[in-house]
Amino acid sequence: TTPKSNGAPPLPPGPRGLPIVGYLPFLSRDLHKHFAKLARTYGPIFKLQVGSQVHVVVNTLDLAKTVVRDHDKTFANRQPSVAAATSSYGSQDIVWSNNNSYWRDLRKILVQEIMNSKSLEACRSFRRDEVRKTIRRVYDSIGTDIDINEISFSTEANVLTSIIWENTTAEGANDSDLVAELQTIVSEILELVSEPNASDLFPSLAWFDLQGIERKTKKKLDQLDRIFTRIIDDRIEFNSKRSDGAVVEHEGKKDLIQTLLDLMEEKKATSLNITQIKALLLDIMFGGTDTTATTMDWAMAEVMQNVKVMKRVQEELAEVVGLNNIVEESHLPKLKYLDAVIKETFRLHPVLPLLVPRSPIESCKVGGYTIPKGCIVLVNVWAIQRDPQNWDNPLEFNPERFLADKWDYKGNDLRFFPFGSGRRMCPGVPLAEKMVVYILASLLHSFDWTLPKGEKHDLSEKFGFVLKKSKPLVAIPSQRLPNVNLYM
Ligand code: HEM
Repeated sequence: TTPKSNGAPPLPPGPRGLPIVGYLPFLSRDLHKHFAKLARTYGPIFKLQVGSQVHVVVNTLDLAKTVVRDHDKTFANRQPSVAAATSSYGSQDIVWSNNNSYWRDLRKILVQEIMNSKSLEACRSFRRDEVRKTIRRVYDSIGTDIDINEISFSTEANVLTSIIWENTTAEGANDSDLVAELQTIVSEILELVSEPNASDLFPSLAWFDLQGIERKTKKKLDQLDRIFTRIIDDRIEFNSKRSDGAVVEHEGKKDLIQTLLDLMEEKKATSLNITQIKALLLDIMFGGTDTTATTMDWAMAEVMQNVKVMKRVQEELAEVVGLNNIVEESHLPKLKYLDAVIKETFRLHPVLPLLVPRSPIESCKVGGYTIPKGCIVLVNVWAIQRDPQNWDNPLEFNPERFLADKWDYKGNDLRFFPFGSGRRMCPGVPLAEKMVVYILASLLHSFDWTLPKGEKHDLSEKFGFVLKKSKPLVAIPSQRLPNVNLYM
């Protein structure tokens, strides 16, 4: 890396790859760990030339701060892979859109219609109904294997679908078959998005779609699209049959489909069309379900492995909620220890270990190096949250560190930013936080949990866009509360 003739600092150092393929043959599957290892050789910021694409990886708090806070605006574009772009109607969603007025408008709709406190309050009963349904379902399966990821996914997916199309007239639109179908498609698309794809590394080859990833992703998107189309068409038809022009509301609020159709009609939102509405629905289903379920998986696994933590969580629940009561949302702010347990889970197991890649709109200086315009910047939040510079005994699961009130999910203190930071940070935090705390509190209050016979505690990871447990947690519930009516 020699200095450039125009006096700009050099590109970051990095391992040498082979000509043409670049570093590709040397990349291991566990990229987040591999990157932490490379940082020990090349320093905290390094470059990987993979195919024709330059990737820059930042691995320390200070460098992350330069990217996501100090130069937030410069690094506010995305650089979607072929699969990511295909799965989002050509980057027409929030996650993969570049930083522009369309992205801002769409993000604003999500925040205003779902994530502000009034909207969240209006759908409180959805959360309550779904969590109670889950408790009943687990109760009916007492003594048998429960897949924590699966029940968390369906709880969250049911809440989200209620928010999106609660008042739909489609026969059984909220039925469990549909949620199961969504779950399968979402997981399959995420697998495709996580797979290394030659088309991304050699754009000149993209046309050939050598691994068929683009074709497979398109097929999955078509399946999702058919579900969305049916729901939207049903609504339009239902509205057209109402002579008074009124729309159905839930606790004084329209559901999201209705809100979006109305915005489209009023042309308030810049050129919102049906495809863009679907892209927003996609973000909600993708953004909310697998992330929440994966967090639950990690949290339960950590708590079950740490007997003292489990004991303390259940003591707190007995004190705040009481053994003759079930968990309600009003209890959640008082569950300080449980909140610390969840934050510690997010620290050790950030669901998106490299966030969502950012890309600079112009060349920019970071850590004394030039980050070239249009490259792919990966922020290794996984490594930063385990960095001994930032945390004592970083590998130990110790919720005590989060008992001080100062910690939140806003990404202001970059020792801890599992939802990202800056203008592209996760807009779903208010709902995600509520759901994770509520589901975990309910499962741990209503049941005691053990591992199936012969199973060992296992916290190994499987790298992907979403960092999952290599084997989803299966656990066996037993009744904890004395009164059976609390499960009905
Ligand atoms: C445990 C749950 C969740 C976790 C850990 C999580 C994490 C993240 C992270 C790390 C990012 C990237 C931030 C960055 O690039 O700096 C992100 C972006 C995003 N998340 Fe979440 N998220 C969760 C739940 C949700 C929910 C419930 C929704 C919506 C219903 C959502 C919607 C989005 C969207 C739309 C983006 C893209 C934002 C943009 O590019 O402007 N997420 N999330």
